[in-house]
Amino acid sequence: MIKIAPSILSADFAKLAEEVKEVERAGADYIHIDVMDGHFVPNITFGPLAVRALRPVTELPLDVHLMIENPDRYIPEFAEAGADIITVHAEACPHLHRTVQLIRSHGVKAGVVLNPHTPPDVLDYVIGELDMVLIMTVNPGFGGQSFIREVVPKIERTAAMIKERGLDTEIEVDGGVTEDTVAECARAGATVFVAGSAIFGKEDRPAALQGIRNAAAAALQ
Ligand SMILES: O=C(CO)[C@@H](O)[C@H](O)COP(=O)(O)O
Ligand SMILES: [Fe+2]
Repeated sequence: MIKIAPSILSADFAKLAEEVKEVERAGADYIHIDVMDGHFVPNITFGPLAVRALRPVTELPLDVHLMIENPDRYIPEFAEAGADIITVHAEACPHLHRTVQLIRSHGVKAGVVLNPHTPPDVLDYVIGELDMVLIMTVNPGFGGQSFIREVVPKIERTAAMIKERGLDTEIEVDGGVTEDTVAECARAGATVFVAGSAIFGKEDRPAALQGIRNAAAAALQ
């Protein structure tokens, strides 16, 4: 099953609620919220208050991508604010297993994010605890960057690891996902596709969303 997760990083922040509702009507599966702290990544975006404000706006799961140092410090607040999925960067978590347990202890789905240079081997002893692996196909921090094609084999390796162990962990891909790049990600085994500029940067968001979904579906036939 193909899921599309529009990233509100590329939405109009002055009318976020309307933007979220528009992509929900257009058939989005998750709302992807990029949390950046100005330390782990050079940009600053949303905090738990934004998640809390968006919670009543949509029935879709809120997929909260934490690009922050010391995520353990804030996970309880994001969980209480209404996050349904929280993903943390392996590179920001010296005690990754403990951080994953912390997310789960709040009844929230847990995911681990890998930067483009990070091998999937870091998942080896934690993957059984995960609902999602998020593979970055750009270096995190900004929307609208170009897809890093060299990362595609990592999607394949992660999909093989999940299959070998009989797990049903979702593989999400984030960064530079467009109608043109989604096919190779889908063929490699990803099922959840984050798209920011390729949806919110377009005049006709429903058509953009559907175009990405169709391209992913076509690649699997
Ligand atoms: O996490 C990030 C960026 O760090 C993403 O979720 C971006 O928001 C994706 O934007 P596009 O590359 O799709 O424009
Ligand atoms: Fe993201």
